[in-house]
Amino acid sequence: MNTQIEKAKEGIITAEMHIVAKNEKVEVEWLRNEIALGRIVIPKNKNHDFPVIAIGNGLRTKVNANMGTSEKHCHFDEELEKMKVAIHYGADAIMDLSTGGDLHIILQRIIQESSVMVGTVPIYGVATRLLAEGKEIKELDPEDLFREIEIQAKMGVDFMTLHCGVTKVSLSFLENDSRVCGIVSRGGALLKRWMKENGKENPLYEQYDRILDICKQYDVTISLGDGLRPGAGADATDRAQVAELLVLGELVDRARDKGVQVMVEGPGHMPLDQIEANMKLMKRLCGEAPFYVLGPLVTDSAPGYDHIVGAIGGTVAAIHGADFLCYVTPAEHLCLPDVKDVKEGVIASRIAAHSADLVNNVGGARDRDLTISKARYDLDWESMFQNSIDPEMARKRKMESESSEEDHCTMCGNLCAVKNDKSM
Ligand SMILES: C[C@H]1O[C@@H](n2cnc3c(N)ncnc32)[C@H](O)[C@@H]1O
Ligand SMILES: Cc1ncc(COP(=O)(O)O)c(N)n1
Ligand code: MET
Ligand code: SF4
Ligand SMILES: [Zn+2]
Repeated sequence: MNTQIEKAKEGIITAEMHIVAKNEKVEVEWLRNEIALGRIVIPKNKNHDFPVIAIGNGLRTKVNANMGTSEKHCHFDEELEKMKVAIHYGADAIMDLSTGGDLHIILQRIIQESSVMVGTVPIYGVATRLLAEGKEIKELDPEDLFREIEIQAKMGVDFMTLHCGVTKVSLSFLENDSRVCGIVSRGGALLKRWMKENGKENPLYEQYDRILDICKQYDVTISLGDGLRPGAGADATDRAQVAELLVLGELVDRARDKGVQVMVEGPGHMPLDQIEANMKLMKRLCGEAPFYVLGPLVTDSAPGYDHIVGAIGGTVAAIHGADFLCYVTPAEHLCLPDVKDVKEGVIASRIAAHSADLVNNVGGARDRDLTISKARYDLDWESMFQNSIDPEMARKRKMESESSEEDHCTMCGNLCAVKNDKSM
């Protein structure tokens, strides 16, 4: 037995389960049962050592930060710096989405240096090498894809996005239900092109059992990718998105039956009033699997501020069932994020996650808010700083003001409401 879900099903409580139960303040036997049922995952490759974090039902909402080189901007040190900054500001996971330079070298360094779980999208590496050799997507050999999955599993990748739900059937729904923005998923668009040009089914779907065998060996958590997610508010909850979700639901069952941990990825661009229904539909169709959302982005009209757009959507999503928020940075839709964008993206997502945790009453969120609320009324600035989501920012703003040494702040000066209220 290799995987957390296999052990959980056998009634075994692993060291990792003990750590998670302690950190999340939940009962370990309850946690084991949730893992056995697949409602919670502990993404941790057998070849990667780091302090484990779990994702799913009844736990604190987790945050992922994407990074990685691109063809047009490729500096390893900068990506490693982004990784450190993301973790420093509280990311629970990072994804290396590199598509420039020697991908295995950068991934190896990221795995070595990351103190949080590491995710990848293996098809990116295969496609990057193909294009570098001057070949067409049509020429992608499915065997290279399975080889890449195996290499990355051996290297210690903890979770992998695999777009297994882009099938002939799910794609067919795009034909009569046209979209404003087509396919915006990189993996989804690659697979659609390969399938159309070769007239073949998606190998990640057709040979899903091979993926399961590899993931089981190393306890890699599968993150079933949303290759047909809507890329415009107007495309949200269309037939293709829902058709893909139906496929993903079946693949969740097959992973669990084989003892492989699995989560499901979701949208995407989506008006605020559709988010609740989408979360409930996903949870129902996918056997309550942990749900990993990108955003959702509640308007298409704010490039430059998409971290705010994503945090609004992410809060509502997490209130209604999303377990894992993939950050969106101010660079989204414009350019590769820089180090500052990474910080802003992580902070925005953590605010969203914490706001939802307050509603859901998980992860000690309410205690934290109560502590900072009391500190605010006590004009206890040090405690306010320390309990902030971004303590450095809170301290800097107060300390750089004219009232740095005073109990009130420059907003009201001696008209400080708290001081006047208390001195009565
Ligand atoms: C699916 C999500 O992944 C993000 N994304 C894709 N590649 C990278 C990268 N190299 N660095 C950071 N984010 C990336 C996109 O911004 C999209 O939102
Ligand atoms: C939540 C989430 N969804 C999707 C992807 C993959 O990106 P893509 O589908 O564009 O290849 C991702 N990295 N994270
Ligand atoms: C067309 S831009 C690619 C990423 C996009 N923001 C998305 O939701 O999928
Ligand atoms: S516009 Fe930019 S972010 Fe959007 S799919 Fe194209 S390259 Fe990626
Ligand atoms: Zn987008």
